[in-house]
Amino acid sequence: MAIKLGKNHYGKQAVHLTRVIRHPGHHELRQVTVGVQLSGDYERAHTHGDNALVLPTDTQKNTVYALAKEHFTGAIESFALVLARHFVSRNPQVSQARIEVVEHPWQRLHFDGQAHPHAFVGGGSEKRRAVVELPAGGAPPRVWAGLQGLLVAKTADSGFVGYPKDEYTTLPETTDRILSTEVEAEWEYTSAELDFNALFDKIRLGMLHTFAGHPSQSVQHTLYAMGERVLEATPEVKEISLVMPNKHHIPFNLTPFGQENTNEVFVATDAPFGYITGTVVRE
Ligand SMILES: O=c1[nH]c(=O)c2[nH]c(=O)[nH]c2[nH]1
Repeated sequence: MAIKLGKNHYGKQAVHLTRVIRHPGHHELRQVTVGVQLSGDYERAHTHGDNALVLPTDTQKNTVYALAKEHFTGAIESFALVLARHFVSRNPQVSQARIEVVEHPWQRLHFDGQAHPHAFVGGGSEKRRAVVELPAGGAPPRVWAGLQGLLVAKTADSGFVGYPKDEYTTLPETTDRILSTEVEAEWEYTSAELDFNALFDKIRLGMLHTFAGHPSQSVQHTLYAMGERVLEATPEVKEISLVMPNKHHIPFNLTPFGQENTNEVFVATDAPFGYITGTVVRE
């Protein structure tokens, strides 16, 4: 029986990096978690224990910190591109580098309308994410961007009716419910030469705008509208994938207490939850 090595990659995960950017009158505080994954000529490393081509993951980790001093001063996508180009150009055995950067935001503190020059508050659940895949041999990099942990809710313009009913159906139809989800989104850009910060802000705001304004017939309906809006407004985006768990808010029965619940008192349940995902693409 012939046996050989299948798909494989290796690298350093969870490289936690904090960078202070010192401007004359104020500082910026950036915190990211970086992952490096290399694929390439690693057959002999696995089959013979020959490490001649195995750039240590410890060196990969050090490289992230060393290149941060000069190159982590702007968008996380740009830093990921620098790291990917470094590993591919210096290591002929690497056929592809994949770099993932997740940013943990710090918000500048404000007092009496004044921005504090060097004090920050932690940014909550929302994180921004960038992924770069760079093949060796001169092909262009692929760049994905996204966000996770974006918690949103709306208290009107959401319903769920017209679904199939069978002997196990208990869910009442509603034309007025709370719609809440924690958005995870990832989109691919058409190029690596873009204003990533401006595009991220525009895409994020467009998704939020659509979430707020959309007359939602379901989470699926709103997910598609959000993706459609991004593709319509942003030619730089190839396609977008969204994950939108349904964070259920179930009206609480107040009739035993002689009260009518006019859609004002709910039980927020965290499990089980509806799990709605979809990719919106260009035809
Ligand atoms: O927006 C919704 N989509 C569903 O598929 C679904 N299923 C369900 O029970 N409630 C909902 N809500």
